[in-house]
Amino acid sequence: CVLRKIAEKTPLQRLLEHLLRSMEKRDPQQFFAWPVTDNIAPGYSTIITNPMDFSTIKQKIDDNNYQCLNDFVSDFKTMCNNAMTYNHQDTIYFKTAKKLLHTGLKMVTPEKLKPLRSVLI
Ligand SMILES: COc1ccc(OC)c(-c2cc(C(C)=O)n3cccnc23)c1
Repeated sequence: CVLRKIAEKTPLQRLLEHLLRSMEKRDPQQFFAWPVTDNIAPGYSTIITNPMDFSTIKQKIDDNNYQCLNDFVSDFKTMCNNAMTYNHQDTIYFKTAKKLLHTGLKMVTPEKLKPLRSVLI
């Protein structure tokens, strides 16, 4: 039963996985799916001090690294703001990040979370 204990998800983990899946749907080109490398984005690691992407967020959920919703939202904001820092506003990356940030934050408003309570707990 030890293995079952490790695999079991907490209610918070189930909520965060649901939110992550919804956010990933807004990035069909998967620009935010993996860490941005200096190869595809010259100088990225010198400009962006706190890189973040969906795969890293997913790993943190699985490792039960998020103790509250706000810690998850904070990483999501960092991911979007990084793209709006490194990329000029006329790029697909900046535009996708701006829309992603806006829709993602709407998903975590109290009225959007309330109906989820019964479903996910
Ligand atoms: C064109 O195909 C890809 C594929 C994966 C990417 O990031 C994981 C990106 C990518 C993602 C980003 C971001 C998110 O800033 N980016 C910035 C400059 C150049 N490329 C990117 C682009």
